[in-house]
Amino acid sequence: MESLDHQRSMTSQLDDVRTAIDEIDEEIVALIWRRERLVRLAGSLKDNDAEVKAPARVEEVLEHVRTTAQAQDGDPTVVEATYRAMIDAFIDYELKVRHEAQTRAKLDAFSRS
Ligand SMILES: C=C(O[C@@H]1C=C(C(=O)O)C=C[C@H]1O)C(=O)O
Repeated sequence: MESLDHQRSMTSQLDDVRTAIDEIDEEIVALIWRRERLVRLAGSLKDNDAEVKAPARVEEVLEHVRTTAQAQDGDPTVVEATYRAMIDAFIDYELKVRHEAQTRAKLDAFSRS
């Protein structure tokens, strides 16, 4: 059976690892927020929902992050799955922002008529 000291040491190491994960998450969230502002900007330069989805660009981004992960000797599996989920969420967000802006513009035009 494991000694009490050993268990305590494992618990405190796990706490340290989790603290380091929390710190990295703060950096990731800041980067996602920077990315989100750029995605909104890209969305404002598009004319319709099909352009917002831009599947060819999605494949290009995925290829870029896969290659980047491999160049850092990482397994691209997690990076690719994370990016797929993140881009899906960004597209939904871009569409929502766009539809809200369209609704606002229609309401403004109506209230001026
Ligand atoms: C930001 C864009 O729009 C969407 C979001 C993308 C992304 O999050 O990287 C990529 C393509 C589009 O689905 C873009 O076209 O560049």
